[in-house]
Amino acid sequence: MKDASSNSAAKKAAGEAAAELVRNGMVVGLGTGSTVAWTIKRLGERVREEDLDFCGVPTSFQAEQLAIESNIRLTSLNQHPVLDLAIDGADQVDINLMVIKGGGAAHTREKVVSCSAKWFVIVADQSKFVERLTWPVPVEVIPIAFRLTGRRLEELGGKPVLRQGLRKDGPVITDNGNFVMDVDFGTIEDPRSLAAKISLIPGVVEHGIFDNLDELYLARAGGMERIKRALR
Ligand SMILES: O=C(CO)[C@H](O)[C@H](O)COP(=O)(O)O
Repeated sequence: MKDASSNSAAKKAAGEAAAELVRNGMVVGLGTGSTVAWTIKRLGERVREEDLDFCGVPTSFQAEQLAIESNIRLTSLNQHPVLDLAIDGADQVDINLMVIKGGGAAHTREKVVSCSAKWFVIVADQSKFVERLTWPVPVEVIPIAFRLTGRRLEELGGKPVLRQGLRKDGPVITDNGNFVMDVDFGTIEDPRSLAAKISLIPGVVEHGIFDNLDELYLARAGGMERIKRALR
């Protein structure tokens, strides 16, 4: 579920800009995907060049491996239940800063990590910023529930598709050992209400609608725009 048209220079610009938010002593959630990978690599450079001293909490196997390669010290939510900051990518962000994540099937951990942070930043290129959300909502489900969960998602007006592996027969298996359904709801008029309804379906582990974004680093053609949520 990746958007192949996304501009890679813009992803790099947004990802690297957000790396400047990290200060000595912070504990920082490290997101998953190709945009935030630039943040993690830039943080690795800052560790080498400036002796930046911080700890990361990875949101996936991918983020963990990249952080290890970048010589970033890692910790866990058990050791540090409250993070100073979390930085991640997104599949779509709307003008009210509602977000769809999970293109990399990591949204369950990404949600737990971002909700543990005092400040949650998303890095994205302009193609992700939309008036209203239309991206199919990734829903992680436990394997035995996928038929039931699929029916219930249809009752909510969605068209669920079980995400298939690449170079693997059968479904994608998440880092938590579950399946992911991508559910097309067309244009989502009320993301909060839809999120609440999906959460009630038996077998759903987590869905990819996020309402906890604090600040968007958006790489536009004219430069970086930082959009902050009004105080909650
Ligand atoms: O939610 C995610 C992974 O679950 C990613 O952050 C999202 O898919 C964006 O990825 P990319 O930066 O590669 O476009």
